[in-house]
Amino acid sequence: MIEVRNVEKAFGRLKVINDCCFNIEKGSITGMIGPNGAGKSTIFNIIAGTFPLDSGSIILDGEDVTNLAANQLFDKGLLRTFQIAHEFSHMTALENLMMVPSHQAGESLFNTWFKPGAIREQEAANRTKALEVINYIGLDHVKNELAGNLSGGQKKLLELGRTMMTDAKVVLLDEVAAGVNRTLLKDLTDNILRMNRDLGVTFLVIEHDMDMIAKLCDPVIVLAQGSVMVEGQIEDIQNNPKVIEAYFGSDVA
Ligand SMILES: Nc1ncnc2c1ncn2[C@@H]1O[C@H](COP(=O)(O)OP(=O)(O)OP(=O)(O)O)[C@@H](O)[C@H]1O
Repeated sequence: MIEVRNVEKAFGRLKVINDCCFNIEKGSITGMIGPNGAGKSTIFNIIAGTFPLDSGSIILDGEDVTNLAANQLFDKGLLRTFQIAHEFSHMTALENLMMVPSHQAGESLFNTWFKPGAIREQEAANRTKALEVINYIGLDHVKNELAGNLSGGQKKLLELGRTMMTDAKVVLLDEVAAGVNRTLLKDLTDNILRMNRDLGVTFLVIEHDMDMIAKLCDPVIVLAQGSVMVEGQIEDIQNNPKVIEAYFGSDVA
């Protein structure tokens, strides 16, 4: 689904991504781990269209999407969540979901004047879809609550819900577990597994929570100093001396 080919990226004189190459298989939930400063967020932001790369390429479902902007990638079915949830705090949880679909009929002035019926129809369809999604992610009981009043974990669930409002092919999850309590974390994990199984969504998960990685991800890619150190199943990764050394230093390994 995604091919990262020989990507390089520097911030000023600091080379952060070095000849980085990996594939994310269609239908997989691929994890990405690595020590602090390994370049995980940087490569994530490059794939998501947030940072331009210096050289190399990104292929999405066979198409070269190198340096496309996030909104262009959104139209191609690639969505991301943010480490800090980006909710519209003065709108309800339900309205937050209804905001997502692109190319809404109501956004065009022409339609506002000449096709009010089309707008009403689309809004009704949006609302129905948003109600389905909010029920699916278990936030039905807070659907009319202002999103700003939701707990940190509920906001993360809402972020995930936003990715379900479109026909996402790939969802990039940026430390979705950070700040989420154990109960909601289980809901999040279950929802990701269901989206993968029922809707066929491919995931790339950047995460420090190893329990979550172990429950969700196969394969797991370990990034160190801006390139792939190893890739494999979590059990093999956790026992790999190179990985232990990268995390804890050579004394431990
Ligand atoms: N916008 C930026 N400008 C300058 N340097 C940056 C920028 N973003 C990241 N860096 C540097 O790039 C390196 C890799 O950072 P990155 O955030 O990608 O690592 P990470 O693996 O996600 O780390 P962590 O696990 O701590 O979040 C770090 O040395 C960081 O200081």
